[in-house]
Amino acid sequence: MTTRGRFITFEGIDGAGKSTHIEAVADALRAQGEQLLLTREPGGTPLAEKLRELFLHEPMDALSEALLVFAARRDHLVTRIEPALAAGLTVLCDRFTDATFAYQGAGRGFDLQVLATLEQWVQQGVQPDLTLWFDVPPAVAAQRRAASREPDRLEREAEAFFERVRSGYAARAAADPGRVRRINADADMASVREAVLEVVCQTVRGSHGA
Ligand SMILES: Nc1ncnc2c1ncn2[C@@H]1O[C@H](COP(=O)(O)OP(=O)(O)O)[C@@H](O)[C@H]1O
Ligand SMILES: Cc1cn([C@H]2C[C@H](O)[C@@H](COP(=O)(O)OP(=O)(O)O)O2)c(=O)[nH]c1=O
Repeated sequence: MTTRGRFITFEGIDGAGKSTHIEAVADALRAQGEQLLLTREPGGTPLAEKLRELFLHEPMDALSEALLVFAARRDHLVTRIEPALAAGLTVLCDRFTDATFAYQGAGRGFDLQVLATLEQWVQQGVQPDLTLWFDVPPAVAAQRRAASREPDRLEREAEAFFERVRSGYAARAAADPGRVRRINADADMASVREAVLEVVCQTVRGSHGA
């Protein structure tokens, strides 16, 4: 019988360094012979990528944001993540439901109980095995974004919004310390990479019973 794969998510405010380090983790795990699904949210399937485009560029209220990301998540979970885990793959996902609690919940002030209900409906108890929270002050993340890309709809939000989002991540980490590991992302690339690889390798080795 195939052992179920590990589900690892990468979280943090925009510009924290998630996308950079998910690639580094993927390279390191592939070099160890791991089979991977590297994916992202919102997105990861043809339908969810269409919803992502709407989400990132069309103005909408917080409930519409929450419904869109959970609709995208449902499709992603059922058609890609669950089959990959069942086949024994390690799934690396750039953002998942913690982002909804942080951005729509803490950032927009949307009702956390409603988000928890949607989480239960959509995920039916499925949760990541490990979440890496790239924690960085919003001013540092803003500098990194300004140096690297044009902002999308959410990235144009003020620093106070990202302060709230950061506190939303802190609350999720405090509520589930066994799953969420804080990475100090306000450090040079090499130190962040080392910290990330150490945590991920522990989890993947653990899943092989080593
Ligand atoms: N630890 C770091 N120190 C300095 N710059 C970084 C660090 N991590 C990432 N960056 C740079 O910051 C920018 C945003 O990183 P990115 O990985 O796209 O962030 P995110 O996916 O979290 O939005 C990129 O140009 C990246 O090279
Ligand atoms: C998954 C998810 C993302 N988001 C936001 C966070 C980001 O601003 C945006 C897209 O995330 P991301 O893919 O990290 O964007 P980029 O590749 O440009 O860094 O969507 C939510 O607001 N709620 C969610 O549930």
